[in-house]
Amino acid sequence: MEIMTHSSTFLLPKLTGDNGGPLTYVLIVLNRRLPRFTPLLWKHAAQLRICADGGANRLYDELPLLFPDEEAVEIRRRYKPNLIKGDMDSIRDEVLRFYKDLGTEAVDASDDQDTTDLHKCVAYIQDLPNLKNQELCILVAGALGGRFDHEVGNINVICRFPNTRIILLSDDCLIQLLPSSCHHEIQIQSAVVGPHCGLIPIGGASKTNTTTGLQWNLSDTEMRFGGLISTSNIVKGEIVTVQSDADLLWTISINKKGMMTQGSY
Ligand SMILES: Nc1ncnc2c1ncn2[C@@H]1O[C@H](COP(=O)(O)OP(=O)(O)OP(=O)(O)O)[C@@H](O)[C@H]1O
Ligand SMILES: Cc1ncc(C[n+]2csc(CCO)c2C)c(N)n1
Repeated sequence: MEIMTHSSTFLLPKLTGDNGGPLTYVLIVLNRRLPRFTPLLWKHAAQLRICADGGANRLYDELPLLFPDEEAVEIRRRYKPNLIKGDMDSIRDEVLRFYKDLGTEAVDASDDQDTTDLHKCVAYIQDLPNLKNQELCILVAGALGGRFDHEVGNINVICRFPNTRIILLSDDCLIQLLPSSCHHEIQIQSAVVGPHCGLIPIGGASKTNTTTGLQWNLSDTEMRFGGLISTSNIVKGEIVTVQSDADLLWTISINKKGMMTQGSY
């Protein structure tokens, strides 16, 4: 079976040695407190930065707070999203006007009340012809914490797009899907992630799971909700491998101290 490699080099100032091949990063900003490292994600996602509806309020309100020595309006001009998409019931009028005046495209998708704003943004990215031949990795800032229905909705989006690399991020941790169609090799950038981690069967029982590189490895072990799932596990090596017959969520803590020593964004 094909091996899919993963890394967290997008949390480092330079993207060297990324999965053995270049990824094109895209950033989606959600309506939840911005992680402190959002400017780093912004830099890596040079081709496309999107705000999901009220995510634009977060960019407008919170990004200037990360640069206390600079004028807020200068920061807002420097961090101009390419697109704002969603049902537009959370973005404030002044914020929409500000970014539209700077040239940001705004797409009102209020006719669809069955999919979340994050879903709408991911579907939009998938349909972009100029990104079709690139290996994409969608970084989602502000995806965790706060309202549990939103968190689960965000996790459901990564399950609905199993063939797209999507990484949900908060200040504290990241979550991504490990599809069962591949074996997985996860490179651990221990300066910025770990050691706490988890492997969670999301779509039903997974009969057989085998891992290496963890303190509590699985060896042809079953996992299911209501039975064994792997939480509070610890990364032990530079590489974690995972094989499973079912899609799993991989989560790992983000090391705040490590992020702060990574230099300027
Ligand atoms: N507390 C939260 N935790 C995690 N993600 C969130 C949270 N709040 C919003 N989001 C994400 O940001 C996106 C945009 O948020 P926004 O508040 O604009 O959505 P919304 O559709 O207006 O929400 P609702 O109408 O349910 O309050 C959502 O689709 C969701 O993915
Ligand atoms: C069964 C069911 N539950 C909830 C909603 C509501 N809903 C889900 S996504 C969305 C858009 C949010 O921007 C809204 C309003 C629905 N349509 N169907």
